[in-house]
Amino acid sequence: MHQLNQVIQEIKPLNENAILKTLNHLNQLTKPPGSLGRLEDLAKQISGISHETVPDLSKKAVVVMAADHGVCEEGISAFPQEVTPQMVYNFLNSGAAINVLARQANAEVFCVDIGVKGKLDHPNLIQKKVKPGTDNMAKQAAMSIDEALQAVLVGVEVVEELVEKGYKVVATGEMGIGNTTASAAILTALTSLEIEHAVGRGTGINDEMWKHKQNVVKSALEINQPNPKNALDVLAKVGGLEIAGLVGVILGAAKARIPVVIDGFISSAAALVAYKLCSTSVQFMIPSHLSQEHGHQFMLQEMGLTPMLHLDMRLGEGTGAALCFQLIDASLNIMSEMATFESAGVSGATEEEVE
Ligand SMILES: O=C(O)c1ccc[n+]([C@@H]2O[C@H](COP(=O)([O-])O)[C@@H](O)[C@H]2O)c1
Ligand SMILES: Cc1cc2nc[nH]c2cc1C
Repeated sequence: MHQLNQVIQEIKPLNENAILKTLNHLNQLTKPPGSLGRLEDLAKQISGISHETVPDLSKKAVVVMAADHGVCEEGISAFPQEVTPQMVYNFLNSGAAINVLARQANAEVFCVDIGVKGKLDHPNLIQKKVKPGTDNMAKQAAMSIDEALQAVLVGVEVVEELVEKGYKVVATGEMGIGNTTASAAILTALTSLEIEHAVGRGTGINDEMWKHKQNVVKSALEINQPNPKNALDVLAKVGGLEIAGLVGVILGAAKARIPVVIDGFISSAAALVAYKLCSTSVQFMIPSHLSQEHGHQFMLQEMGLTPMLHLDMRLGEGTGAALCFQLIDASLNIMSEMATFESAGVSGATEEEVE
């Protein structure tokens, strides 16, 4: 736990002075105060993170963590496990949805093999395999504590390398057939939400498979007895390697004081673990969208987060987060390009106590 504790100890709250400066600037712009809603909240949050009023966040990265899940042998997904490595090659060949949306947002995609079954080979693949997929959590722990910790530290390291290369904001993305089962198990273990609310349809299962998936999560929790007060224990017993990697990405971003844009259900399971390990980390999270996966809303509620977008998406990969990059750009452009009441010669509010 030593190295992870060090990371956690270096995570400090947002800079209140920078937030006040940004609020002051927003209130001088030619609009009724607060009228740009969540875009204004974003500007304040980003300045509290970066200590700057208008930071340059033009270098953006999407980190796609890929891994396999032993629990697939229970028949919990609509798709076969081979899709995980096949989609990894799709990311690396720029053909996936995340490649399209990242390109549109001027962001780069970094694909990490943190636990895919079988050997992958591609010059652009970041090879950080901790082990070739988790063990079947319906029968035993998905990972040992040591493996989970190792995977979290991979995420921290990936962010450190990106920060060194000048990236100023990261988005969480993932690929892993079976990972909505692991995410639902994490959600149930950490919040004691009823299993039928935590378990969703993932890639698109029918009613019969959905009931079966609930039973698999129930067995996994009964067999492993994860300790709800120990998020690392929950992550190891019923989580996934890509989820653990994203916990590291989130904590690493908070440590490096860069915003981390959280994608959908699986990314939010990682965010929930990060939050339980270090509640201050939530201040660095930007919740991009509300996934159609039913349990997602409960994860965000648990962390006090409200999603920016409602697009009925449920793809993962970082797709919702990449779209949210454009809202970050919008918010920073508002800060840097809008005229003030004074510069544009526009009269301010007549009553002093206008909100
Ligand atoms: O991010 C989401 O909200 C989301 C919701 C449902 C499915 N997914 C993606 O679908 C895969 C997991 O679905 P499943 O049914 O195999 O557990 C995995 O690769 C995820 O990226 C992602
Ligand atoms: C095709 C496909 C693409 C995905 N991307 C993220 N999860 C996925 C699951 C499937 C099945």
